[in-house]
Amino acid sequence: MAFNPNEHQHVRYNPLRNEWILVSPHRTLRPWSGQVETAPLENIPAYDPSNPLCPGVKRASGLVTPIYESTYVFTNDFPALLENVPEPPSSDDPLFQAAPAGGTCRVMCFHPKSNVYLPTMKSEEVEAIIEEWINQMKDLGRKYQWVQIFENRGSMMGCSNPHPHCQIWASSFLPNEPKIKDENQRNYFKKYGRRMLEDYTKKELAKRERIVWENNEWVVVVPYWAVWPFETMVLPKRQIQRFADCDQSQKKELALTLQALVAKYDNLFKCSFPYSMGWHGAPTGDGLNEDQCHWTFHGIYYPPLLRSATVKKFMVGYEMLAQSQRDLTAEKAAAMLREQPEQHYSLSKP
Ligand SMILES: O=C1CCN([C@@H]2O[C@H](COP(=O)(O)O)[C@@H](O)[C@H]2O)C(=O)N1
Repeated sequence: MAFNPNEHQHVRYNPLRNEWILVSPHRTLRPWSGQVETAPLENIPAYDPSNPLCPGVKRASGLVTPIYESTYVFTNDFPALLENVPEPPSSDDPLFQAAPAGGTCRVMCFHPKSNVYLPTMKSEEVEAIIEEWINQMKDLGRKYQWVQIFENRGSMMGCSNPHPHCQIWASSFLPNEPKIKDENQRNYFKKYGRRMLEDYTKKELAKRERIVWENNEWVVVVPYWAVWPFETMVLPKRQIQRFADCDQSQKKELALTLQALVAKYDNLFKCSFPYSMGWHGAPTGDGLNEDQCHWTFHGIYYPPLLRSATVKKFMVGYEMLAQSQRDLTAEKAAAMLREQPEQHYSLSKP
């Protein structure tokens, strides 16, 4: 019997992280008798006088959030990283190593209203988010080696506040994920003299098996090595190393790309699709003065939902003790998202 990637188990290699994932397509026929979570109710008011992310509301620090019209950024009152703190002593015991962790944490509100999503905003409003993301990367990137923009969307992702926002954590150290991606992109460049993600984007555009959305400047794929069922990557068609390298056309088209992607996500199961998303580009701080030609800026979406608004994938058992595993293939997930309309279901006429 000939191998069929849509039917037969196999492992796939992720060159960005230098790891493998087990794909078991035959399992999608498995009967489900497991957990079913209730779909989150979506009746968020435009304004909540008790929500500190809303204009005019007092925050835990005692500061009052201004009546902002577009985006608004403030230092997190409960930060995981603080500036100017004592440093741990160095240790020569290879088994007990600690190192300084300098940094700062910010919260960025996307919009003054609490009841809007990216796909229901005006595209100019999403462009304003992109502009502010770039401002934050430039501002924090002067001092810090890594600036991680991340959005946790939905209570399923531990988001404690329904107001559209993201967080930005800047650190004096290069965290594990970017360090792994830096090393693997560098090795690929040394070996082939080309950028890994530039080659990958060109090949995905040629193969056309995992494309979710594309426009002149960007392409969204479910990566060949995707772990989460509907995981996607946002890739530039024109090479850039960092967010700040985006030109006007790339910024404008990125806004439209994010609106289409989140609309497709939400249309899939008619819910506010939970996810954690973020951006990875060449390191900053001292990294601004180093050769980063192996890097390609890209976005990542990690959504937990499996087959409905209430069934999430758990990375447990075999996935914690052995390696990641998925049933739904990346190709099938891409097709399901590609087939979704790019207009958000809440905007379509009843
Ligand atoms: O008054 C406040 C409320 C919430 N916050 C911060 O806003 C963030 C809310 O975002 P999350 O729901 O993604 O955690 C959270 O990190 C919380 O610490 C403040 O800094 N001040």
